[in-house]
Amino acid sequence: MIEMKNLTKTFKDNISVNQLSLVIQPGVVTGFLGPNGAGKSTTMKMILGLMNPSEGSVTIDGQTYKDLKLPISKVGALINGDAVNPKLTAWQHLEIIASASGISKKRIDNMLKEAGLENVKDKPIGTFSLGMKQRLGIATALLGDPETVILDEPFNGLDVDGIHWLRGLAKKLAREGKAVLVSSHLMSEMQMIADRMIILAQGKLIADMTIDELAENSLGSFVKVSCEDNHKLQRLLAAKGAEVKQVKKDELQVYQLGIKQIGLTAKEGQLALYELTKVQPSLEQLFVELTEGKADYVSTDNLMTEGRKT
Ligand SMILES: Nc1ncnc2c1ncn2[C@@H]1O[C@H](COP(=O)(O)OP(=O)(O)OP(=O)(O)O)[C@@H](O)[C@H]1O
Repeated sequence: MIEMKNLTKTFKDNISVNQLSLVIQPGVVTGFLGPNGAGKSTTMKMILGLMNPSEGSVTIDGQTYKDLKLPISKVGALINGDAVNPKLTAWQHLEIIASASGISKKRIDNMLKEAGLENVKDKPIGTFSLGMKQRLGIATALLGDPETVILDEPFNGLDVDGIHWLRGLAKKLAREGKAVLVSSHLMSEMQMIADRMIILAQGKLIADMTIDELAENSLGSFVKVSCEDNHKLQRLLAAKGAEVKQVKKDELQVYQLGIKQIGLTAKEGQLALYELTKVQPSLEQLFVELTEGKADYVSTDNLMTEGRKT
């Protein structure tokens, strides 16, 4: 379990992480989302003791990273920009870490197999594709069978097979009871693997909830309704405080009123319903809604891709 209390990082007069108080629970995959420059990597680096907080604290199972007795068995991380010697083979790279921590050679073999690298284990890492390097980085993070797993943008460079593998792996680790924290720009991936979402913008926490809760709280959630007399239903719903839009001739969009209340209102008006469907926004829409105006970098078409600085 990772616990942050008022965690803050300031670079000169730029507050990169601003008073974050969070708990990353074991047994779940937690998605860590935010536009470019939101403070995700800085937060992860503070968890791992690679940067000191300017204020506040972060602990792993109650201890700061530097106080952990055997860090490799407590926390494993893939952090972008990790330095790896390109002349070493995958096996040699893992062997150096394993021998320093008393990890068996069998475990190295198992991790190389798990990461789909057993056929290239004797090749220099310098010849690896980005996807193969990511797989090796993930194998390295998991070498000590850590209770907490931190993966910064792990989907970068992975092909379809790799994405599928990582999706299954993250879920498996959570099922084993590990705390899994994954940052990504790929909203669709997060939607598929994360049980819970933490969204940052400009270093501040703007959401910490499940995807369903996010959708429930979204301004973009509505109920699509169609009945035998849409005009009449529109009047009845408006009288109950709902905002009702007629977007198509035979379709109403109802905001601020739930399915049950809409159904009962139609019944009261003796109207036969033809359609009553809850429509929830995609994670992309939610993300834009939540971070609107808070991105350091905003692309011309959407927030997920790197663009010009605003
Ligand atoms: N060593 C540093 N010195 C000065 N500023 C820094 C440093 N590291 C990060 N920052 C700044 O802190 C802010 C947060 O950066 P960070 O890399 O944590 O964001 P991020 O959410 O991981 O973004 P991205 O998705 O683009 O990697 C940015 O404004 C960045 O310029």
